[in-house]
Amino acid sequence: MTKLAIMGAMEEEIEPLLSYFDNIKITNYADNKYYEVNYNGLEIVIAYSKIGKVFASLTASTMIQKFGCDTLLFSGVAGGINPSLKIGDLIIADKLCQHDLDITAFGHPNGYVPGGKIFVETSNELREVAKKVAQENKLDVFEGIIATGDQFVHSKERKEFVQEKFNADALEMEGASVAVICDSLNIPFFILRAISDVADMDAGFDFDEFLKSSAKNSANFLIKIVEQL
Ligand SMILES: Nc1ncnc2c(CN3C[C@H](CSc4cnccn4)[C@@H](O)C3)c[nH]c12
Repeated sequence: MTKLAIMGAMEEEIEPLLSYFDNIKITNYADNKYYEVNYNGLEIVIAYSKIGKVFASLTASTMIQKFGCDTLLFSGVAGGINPSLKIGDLIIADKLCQHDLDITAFGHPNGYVPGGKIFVETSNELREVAKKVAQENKLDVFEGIIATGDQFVHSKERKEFVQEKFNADALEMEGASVAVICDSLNIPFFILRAISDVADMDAGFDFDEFLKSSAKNSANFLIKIVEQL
């Protein structure tokens, strides 16, 4: 019996998902709230981690190790890097990396530490479900590399660094940490984002304007995927 974790980072990323459910049981744990629902014969645990890699790691680990989830889906927004990604567009991650992980002083590549790997791949099976759902719903979904770092990127320089070092198509602040947790605990996972800005000098303004609508784009697509699980 699948027990599904649905995660976001911000309340605005999860609120559109919670509105699909009733009979929600709330558990307070480790300075956070975990929402449990039953939907379509699935047990689902929903939470937003709060912003950044550390909070996202805590929430992903809690959903798996305390709540017993065996599959994890992430829904949220991201900054676009690939010029073909416009605000509102959907991207699913093939693999993720940490653009701010840096021990290059010791000759290691950006994003690498001993015992780790630069890129963590998402579940191919879950990506295939998502692409089938996208096709059935005539939705355009971009597949690419997502880079994660503990900073809101709002400069051409940092955006170009992330693109050059990792060939990343989008960036955010939680996905790669969720990826490391799920990969280490052998839990299939899927990272879905909708573009809220393009990580340039206007990113802050665009983010404020498009967070809600882009978060809804991502949530609406995620629910369609959940219905196929
Ligand atoms: N350009 C970008 N760089 C890095 N990350 C992103 C994202 C994805 N999310 C949104 C949010 C921004 S910080 C935040 C936002 N609002 C209030 C407080 N913190 C953080 O959870 C990462 C969208 N655009 C990004």
